Amino acid sequence: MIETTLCFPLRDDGDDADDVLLIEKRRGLGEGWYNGPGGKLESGETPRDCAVRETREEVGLDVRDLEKAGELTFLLDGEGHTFCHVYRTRSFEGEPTSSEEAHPEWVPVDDVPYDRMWDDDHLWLPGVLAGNTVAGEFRFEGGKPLDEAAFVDHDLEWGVSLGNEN
Ligand SMILES: COc1nc(N)nc2c1ncn2[C@H]1C[C@H](O)[C@@H](COP(=O)(O)OP(=O)(O)OP(=O)(O)O)O1
Repeated sequence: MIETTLCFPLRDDGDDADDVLLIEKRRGLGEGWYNGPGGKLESGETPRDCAVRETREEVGLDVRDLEKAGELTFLLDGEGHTFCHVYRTRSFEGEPTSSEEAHPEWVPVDDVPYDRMWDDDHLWLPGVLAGNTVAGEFRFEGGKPLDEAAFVDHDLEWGVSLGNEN
């Protein structure tokens, strides 16, 4: 199973709702869709370090004090395909800038473009952005690549204890 991360930086927009930093992915899995910054763990790297590195590489933002918000398992045709550690943070330095991999955009949390994201995201991301924790399993069918397979069903558990060690 591929081990990956996603990081969702949040900022107070001075209004009622927060903004979340999303990327429009420019290459690789999920190309053309919105997501959080993130990617695959490198050898010897902790998930937290991976989320920090990927956010810096993809959008030039230095994130700190990551809070673990979710653990998601994506199955393809009954087999484990991707495990994803999800983080959120309100602590960061720098201004988001585009890279070859990603175009960043601050989006009000009430305006997240779920119709331009992975089919599972509308099920778990609103709760994560609202401060909840989640463990989820999402089943896809139809063969590789994952982003061309069909989302079939899922199980979710909210309010899980994830610890903060990884
Ligand atoms: C199946 O549903 C998914 N939903 C969401 N929101 N995100 C997903 C899903 N499946 C995978 N992902 C995320 C997890 C990772 O953050 C990325 C994978 O990106 P990629 O394969 O491009 O990883 P990188 O390390 O950035 O790629 P390079 O090898 O090109 O550096 O997608």
